[in-house]
Amino acid sequence: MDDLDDHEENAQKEIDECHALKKHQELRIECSSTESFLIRLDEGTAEIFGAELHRGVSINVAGQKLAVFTWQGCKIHVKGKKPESMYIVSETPMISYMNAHTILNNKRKAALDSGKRGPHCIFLGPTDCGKSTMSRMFCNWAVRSGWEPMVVDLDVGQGSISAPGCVAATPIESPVDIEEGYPLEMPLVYFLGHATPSDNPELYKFLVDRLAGLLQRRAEADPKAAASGLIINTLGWIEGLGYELQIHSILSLKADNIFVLEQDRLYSQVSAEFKDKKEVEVIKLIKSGGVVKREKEDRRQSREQRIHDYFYGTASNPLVPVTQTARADQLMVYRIGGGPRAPSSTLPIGAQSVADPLRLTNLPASAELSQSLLAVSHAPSADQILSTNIAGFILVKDVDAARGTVTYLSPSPGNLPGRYLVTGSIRSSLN
Ligand SMILES: Nc1ncnc2c1ncn2[C@@H]1O[C@H](COP(=O)(O)OP(=O)(O)OP(=O)(O)O)[C@@H](O)[C@H]1O
Repeated sequence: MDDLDDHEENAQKEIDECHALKKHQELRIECSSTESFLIRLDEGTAEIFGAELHRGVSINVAGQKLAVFTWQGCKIHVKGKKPESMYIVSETPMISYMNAHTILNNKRKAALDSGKRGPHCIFLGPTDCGKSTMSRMFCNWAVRSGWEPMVVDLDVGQGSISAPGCVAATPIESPVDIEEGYPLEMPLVYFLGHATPSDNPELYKFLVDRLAGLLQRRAEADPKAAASGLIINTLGWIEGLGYELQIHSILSLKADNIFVLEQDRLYSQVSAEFKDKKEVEVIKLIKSGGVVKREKEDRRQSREQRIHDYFYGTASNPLVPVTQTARADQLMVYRIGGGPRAPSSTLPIGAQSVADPLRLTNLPASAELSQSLLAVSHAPSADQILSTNIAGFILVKDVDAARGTVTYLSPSPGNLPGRYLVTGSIRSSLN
């Protein structure tokens, strides 16, 4: 009973306090998805995952786990609901991370001088080892040094650039906003449709290859973008087929600076894989003690939050989606994969017909689509859906079979930016 009382008292508690951090110290704060609080830099300099805090400006942090790090020392003011946990540490791997960043910057400079492409960095490691955080931090540091790297997110489970279920890339020209995350103006997005590539690994590889091809063309047209290079965040699936997919991504995106976090075994496996390729460097990085482990339910919630933010925006930048109704027979909904690869009559006796992972099937709009996230393709014709990136998403709210209508949530009113819709297995209970 005492524990419960303590817990309830904590849950109510408001804080309004100042923390003095010495050089190279980090204030780690973990708050649950329902909590939010304000952080303000009062003195000195500080950054959150590579993005500088501006003195006297409060930022609103909601449902995040983060670290305020200082290279010189600072005073930080924290105000709001008492976070689940808040503590200061002196030992962090930040200096080793900064050293790695300095080496990358030298490579970028050499690339620009010689008209070649800069480093293609990829972060590998199991789930919850800090890959997304490192990608963001290295991206922010690169931008602060004057580069314009392309961030690539291959982690379909979370989706830090777009909604979950996508492989995506976006150019970064200014530090990533602490409250908002990556900018959504110019992302290049391909829709896998599933929160894990195990649901369609062939399609995942196909889409990574498409993305790689487009990024290559962008780099060929822009020497600064080419020299700035890529920063690639990956899946936390590193065993068996997951490992194969990671190697495929490395080769497809021509990653040549492979950072391995946490696992010696993975480091040695990847080092052996590339031992004959002189141009590829495999570098081991220490995992930060601040990285927070998330349970399956936390991941599901964070996926749901990403979908919520796509339609409704964030506290600091709210959006107003619209609910629209269309005739079901006007919506061209397609599913990728699942159809037969070849008729069994054409296969040798005893052989199984394997489902074609890249087959497109036109689906009638049925109740099955309720609460499904549908990608709106830019494809000009149905046969180009696979190879075309997407414009955005709608969320199906209701399919009325009797009336033949579909009601959906859309980010903006009016016609959809494309005729063809792609469905997968991503659903949301969003209203
Ligand atoms: N130094 C730190 N202090 C506090 N929190 C941190 C720190 N570093 C990372 N985190 C938090 O830990 C959580 C997990 O980190 P991150 O998302 O980078 O891991 P990941 O390896 O990308 O995970 P996944 O493979 O599941 O996507 C995030 O909520 C992140 O904000």
